[in-house]
Amino acid sequence: MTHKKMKVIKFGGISLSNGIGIDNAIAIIKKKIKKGEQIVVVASARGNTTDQLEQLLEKAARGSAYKTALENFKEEQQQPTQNADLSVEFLRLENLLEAVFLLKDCSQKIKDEVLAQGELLAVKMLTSLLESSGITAQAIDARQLLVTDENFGNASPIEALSKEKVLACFNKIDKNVVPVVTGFIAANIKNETTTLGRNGSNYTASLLANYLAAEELQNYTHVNGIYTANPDLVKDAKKIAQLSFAEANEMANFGATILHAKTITPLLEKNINLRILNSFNLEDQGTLITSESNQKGIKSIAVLNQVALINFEGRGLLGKVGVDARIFKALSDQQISVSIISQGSSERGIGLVVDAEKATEAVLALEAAFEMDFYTKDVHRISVIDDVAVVSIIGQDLNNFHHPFNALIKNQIVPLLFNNTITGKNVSLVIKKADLHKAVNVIHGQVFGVAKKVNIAVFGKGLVGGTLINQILENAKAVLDRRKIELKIFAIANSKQVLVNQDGVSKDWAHQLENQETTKLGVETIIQFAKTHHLENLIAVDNTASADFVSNYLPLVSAGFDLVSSNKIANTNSFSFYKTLREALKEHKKEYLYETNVGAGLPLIDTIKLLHESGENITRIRGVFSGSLSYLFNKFSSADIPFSTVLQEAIDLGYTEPDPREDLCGNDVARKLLILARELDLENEFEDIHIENLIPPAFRETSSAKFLSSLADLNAVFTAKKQAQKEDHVLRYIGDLSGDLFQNKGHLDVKLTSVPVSSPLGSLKGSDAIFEIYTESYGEQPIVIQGAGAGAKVTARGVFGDILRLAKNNN
Ligand SMILES: NC(=O)C1=CN([C@@H]2O[C@H](COP(=O)(O)OP(=O)(O)OC[C@H]3O[C@@H](n4cnc5c(N)ncnc54)[C@H](OP(=O)(O)O)[C@@H]3O)[C@@H](O)[C@H]2O)C=CC1
Ligand SMILES: N[C@@H](CC=O)C(=O)O
Repeated sequence: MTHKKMKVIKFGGISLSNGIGIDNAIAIIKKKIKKGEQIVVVASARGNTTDQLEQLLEKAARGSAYKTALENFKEEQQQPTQNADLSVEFLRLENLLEAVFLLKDCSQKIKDEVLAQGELLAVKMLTSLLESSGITAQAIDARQLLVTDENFGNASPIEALSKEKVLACFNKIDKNVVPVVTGFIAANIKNETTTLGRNGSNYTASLLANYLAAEELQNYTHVNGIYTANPDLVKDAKKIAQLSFAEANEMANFGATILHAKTITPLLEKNINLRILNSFNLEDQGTLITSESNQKGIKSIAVLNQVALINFEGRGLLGKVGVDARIFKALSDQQISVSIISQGSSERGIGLVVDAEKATEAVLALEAAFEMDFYTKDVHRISVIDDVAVVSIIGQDLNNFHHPFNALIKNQIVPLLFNNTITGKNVSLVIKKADLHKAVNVIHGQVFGVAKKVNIAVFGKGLVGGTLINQILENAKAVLDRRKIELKIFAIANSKQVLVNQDGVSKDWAHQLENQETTKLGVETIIQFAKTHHLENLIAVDNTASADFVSNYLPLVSAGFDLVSSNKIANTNSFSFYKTLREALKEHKKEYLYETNVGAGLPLIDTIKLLHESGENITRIRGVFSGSLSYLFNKFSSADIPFSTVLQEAIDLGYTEPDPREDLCGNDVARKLLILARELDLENEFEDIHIENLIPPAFRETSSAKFLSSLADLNAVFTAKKQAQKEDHVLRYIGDLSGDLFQNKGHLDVKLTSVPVSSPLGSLKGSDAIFEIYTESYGEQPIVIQGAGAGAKVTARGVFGDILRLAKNNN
């Protein structure tokens, strides 16, 4: 057989399993032969044969009945054809298991012999099927080819001997014969069966490709190739079309099992391309690994999750020579490998990542090695932090590391330790295992610039909330396309029900919510749901008018939610609550936006904030703050129309508060005034505000329903007020914030006034609000912000704006 332009084709276990797996494998080989390709096939044990053999062995070693399981195993192996003669392997298995059963003991040497039968059975079956389909094939037992040391279970090949045997064998094979070689297994010099450890079949294929100077190694698996992250963890993970050997090597080190470092090295040596392909998806081009990479930047996020972090602490370690050497000596004596080490500059603490199953052993070894140092108190503790995982960002340099790092912190994931390689462009983070799923998604969203998921919980689905939900659903695609932000409403709650969906609610949300069970535990349910489903970039939106709901803000913030509210209560509660909320936001690195609290969709709060923070001295803010009361008095003043008729219109147009008495009594304007005052760092309380209540005393104590049914009774009072004005004057309900704003309290007034119709306030129309902002620099000429001051649509747009601002901030 000549080796020029020869390809090694390796099939993984799942690609050889009964049914479509083995059928496709045969079809792939047939196609290659038809095209005139020269190939060598390497086969793993089929399906989950290796696991089944391990279980049989365990049963036998325990002295449990295993024979029925063995018969089932044989029956399965004999599929899909009886033509394959598997009797030698079956007999060998029977004898081996019987011996183990009698001895109740099983050495690694026996285990290698038992497991080897899996690969031997696979090549016999494959060869028989190829022969039946007209292809001349030869089963080759790799124990005749690969010579290893005696390290049973994880043997290393003796390169020169193995190469010699491989070449001798293949030189004798006719070029029209397809060699089908067992993966994973080899033999030592005494001809005893050994195995090549984890990824052994891939290693066999790489070694053969190297020895035979193959053109390419095609590794057929059940996945389309190497992904930017494990698709089981990250739905958006993308297949990587091409990788360099160097990058593949980094991935191999960080847990990409298909790319184990030992399988890369033989290919790297001879510059042999490696293609990872999916035998179940023949259209896919897979991932090609060559000496060159066609893309720059981050390639993948890899995870190691069977690990533990050892925390080695000692006050007396500073400047002590040889501590690390002693640590590594103690661990290597126990065959314990350290995958990550990080040492503080003060040398008081060293973090080491080791295999989870070796953690206790590692601590015992270190305690023994540092026994004297415990007495001298140079070392005071060696502990294990279990339940950790390592996330490695392969291709990440420190230049841009702040993006994923900040995103993690924003999502309340604080790495326990991090570590980078100087030349390899990798950063590894040790995190709590509970955070793993979320962390990988957060990092993936950041570093691959794929859509960043923002998970929104909407509380309150009335006029504003309902409009907002529909606006988000209608615009989500545009936001995704333009901003690469995927907005998902994962929860909607009103006062009685909760609707949750981790993939985001659909347009049918209202109907679905109605059909939910009534629950009293809305917020806790939603916090728990977000946790259980590892949802990242969380935003809670309060579109209620509820004072009670505000008590949920602190738990939401500490559970990692940013906040947005159209509800004004949180900002107008006691000043101490106001401060506590801000402290909690700061502590948890969360934000709270509430642009719609004053002036609905108008950009008022942002403007005031900017002016104030830039040092501009704001001396007064005055205006018509209420959209509903603007509408009411604009229309009532200019037309001969009963007060009650206009009020009902304002209610019907959605301008008023859920309870319109909140507008009429002045509370709503007072709240807005207080919110602005607090933006200026004033510490006023609600009680400090002078409010002119427009509800006549007789109507103040009645129920909302009774009030609404007797609006006409208000007409006389307001007609009298209208008639008592000077000529060309109109009624306006205004808010006025003044006083020495450098003191910590301002003067806040809310009152009904009569202003000339030609004045800026007098010429207001519709539901417009107007805010005059007086500052030292602008003097007598105020900055004026005017526009729709109420209405579900404009308010929902404003809330949507806050959500987008948060979503972008998190970038
Ligand atoms: N209309 C406007 O122009 C503007 C309004 N706003 C503010 O918008 C907010 C919403 O107003 P609007 O939409 O008109 O009010 P609605 O009365 O129409 O809706 C309120 C919603 O909140 C729900 N709710 C009440 N309590 C709770 C609770 N404890 N937990 C969960 N949900 C609750 C209600 O549920 P249920 O139906 O079960 O009671 C309802 O779905 C108010 O705070 C208002 O001040 C701000 C700026 C402008
Ligand atoms: N009822 C309020 C709505 C906005 O906050 C108003 O009329 O301004």
